[in-house]
Amino acid sequence: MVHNAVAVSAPGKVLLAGGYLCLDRTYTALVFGLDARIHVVVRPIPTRRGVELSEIEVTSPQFQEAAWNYGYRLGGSGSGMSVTQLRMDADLHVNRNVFIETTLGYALSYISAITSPTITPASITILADNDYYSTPAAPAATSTQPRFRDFGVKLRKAHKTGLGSSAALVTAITAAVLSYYLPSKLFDLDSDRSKRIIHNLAQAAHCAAQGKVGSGFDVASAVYGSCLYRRFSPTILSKSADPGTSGFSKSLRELVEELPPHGQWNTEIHRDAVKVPKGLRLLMCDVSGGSETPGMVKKVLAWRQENPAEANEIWSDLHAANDSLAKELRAMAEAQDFGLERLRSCFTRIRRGIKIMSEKSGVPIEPAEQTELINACEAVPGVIGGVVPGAGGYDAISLLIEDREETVAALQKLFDGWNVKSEHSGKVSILGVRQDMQGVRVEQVDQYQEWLPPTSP
Ligand SMILES: Nc1ncnc2c1ncn2[C@@H]1O[C@H](COP(=O)(O)OP(=O)(O)OP(=O)(O)O)[C@@H](O)[C@H]1O
Ligand SMILES: C[C@@](O)(CCOP(=O)(O)O)CC(=O)O
Repeated sequence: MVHNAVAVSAPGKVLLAGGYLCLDRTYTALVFGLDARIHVVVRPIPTRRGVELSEIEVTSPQFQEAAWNYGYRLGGSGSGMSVTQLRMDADLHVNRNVFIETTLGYALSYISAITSPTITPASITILADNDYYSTPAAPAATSTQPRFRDFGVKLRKAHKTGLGSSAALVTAITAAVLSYYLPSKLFDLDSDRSKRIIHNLAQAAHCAAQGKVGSGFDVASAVYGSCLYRRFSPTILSKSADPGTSGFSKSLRELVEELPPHGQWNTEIHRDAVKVPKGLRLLMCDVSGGSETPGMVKKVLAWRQENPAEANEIWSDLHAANDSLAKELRAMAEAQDFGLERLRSCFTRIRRGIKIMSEKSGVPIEPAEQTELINACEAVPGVIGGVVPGAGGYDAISLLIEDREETVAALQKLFDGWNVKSEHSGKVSILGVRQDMQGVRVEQVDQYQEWLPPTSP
C-alpha cells in the first residue's frame, strides 16, 4: 500500500523557571514552547516493479553529510522492529544519529504492536527553523535569508542555540511516522488520545537515545507547547522491556497506552497555567562563545543529596518564586493589568534563589559574567527581567520585555558594545524566536517542496 506524504512540526523550548527543581516531582517547571520548529516530512519512495526494499532514508539537507539509511525487520518473540543503519561514509565510519535511529525503532515497534501494517519504504526529510543553530559561516538574521538555511557544516560542528532540537526532532519524527503508517481511526494527531501516545512514546525514545532519564520538560513542550510541567516518575520507564528483547513491542504498547501492568503516567501538564500578557514577549539571547560546563546537573544533585535540609530550604524558596512568576504572568494576562513592578520583583527573587543555589553547590548556574549581562539588560528601558534559562551556565540568557522595537533596538545596541568579559563568554546575539502556545501539529506538505531532495527509486 502506498501512503500519502505527511508533514509534522514540533516546537523548541525555553525553561524559564524551574531548572534542576523540576527533576524532582515535588516541583514544577515553567516552560515555553517557541516558534522555532523542527519539521519532518515523510514521503513514499517509488519502488521498481518486483524490487522489494525495506529501507527508510533520512536526510537533514541543511547540514553536510547528513543522510542516514536504515533497514528494518520485524524480530521474533515480539521483540519489535529492529532498525539498522545501512551505509557507511567514505572513511567507513558509521555516521550514526542515535536520536533518529532510536526514534524510528520505537515508533515502528509501537506500530507493529497495535496493527499488522506493511511498513513500506519511505523517505524522511528533517528541516530545522534557522534559530536552532548559529554558525560562524551563517549570515546575520535578515528578512531575505531562506526559510531553511544551509548551515554549511556537519551536524556535530553546528553551534546549537539550546532550543531543544533533539526533543522537537524526536517528537516530530514520532508523530510523522505514526501519522504516515497508521490509519486515521487508529491515530489522529488532533485527538487528545493520540497526543498522549506521542508524548509517552517520544519521552521513552528520547530517554533511550540520550542514555538518561531527564525531567522530560523539553519533550512535553514539544508535544503540548507552553505549559506548567510536573515530571513523570522515572520508574515508569524502568518497568518496560529493552528494545530488541523478547516482548518489547507488547511492553512498549502497555507503556505508551498506559495499560496494565504499567498503568497511568503521573506527568502533569497544565497548558492554561502559562500565559504571556499582551504587549510583552520573551527574548532569547545566545552567547556565542559561551562555554558549556559538563556535569552541572550531576554536581547540583550531588550537593543536594549531601545537604538535604539546606537544599530543601533553597529549593522551596526558589519554587515559591517560580510559582509567583507563573501566577503573576497569568493574572496580568487575564486582567490586562500591567503590574510590571510585581513581575520585576519575581525575577529578582528567582535570580536570588539561583545565585544561592550556584554558590552553595559550586556550580556556575548564574556565573558572574551572566549576572553582569542580565543586570545590564535589566537596566534597559522596557526590559522587565531576565534569567539564565534551563540548566544555566555561560551560553544563554532569556529576557521578558515589552514588545516594542525600541526595546529590542536598545538591547541590540547594548550587545554591540558588550565586551567579552572572560574566556567563558563571547558575542551576545538576539534570536528571532518568540513564545508560542502550540505544540506538535500537522503541516501542509506543499510548503516544503523547494527543500525536499528527490526520492531515489
Ligand atoms: N536538524 C537535525 N537533523 C538531524 N538530527 C538532528 C537535528 N537537530 C538535532 N538532531 C539530533 O539531536 C542531537 C542534538 O541533541 P542535544 O540533546 O545534544 O541538543 P539539544 O536538544 O538541541 O540540546 P538543548 O537541550 O541544549 O537545547 C544531534 O546530535 C542530532 O542527533
Ligand atoms: C537542569 C534541567 O532541569 C534543565 C536543563 O535544561 P536545558 O537543557 O538547559 O534547557 C535538567 C532537566 O530538567 O532535564
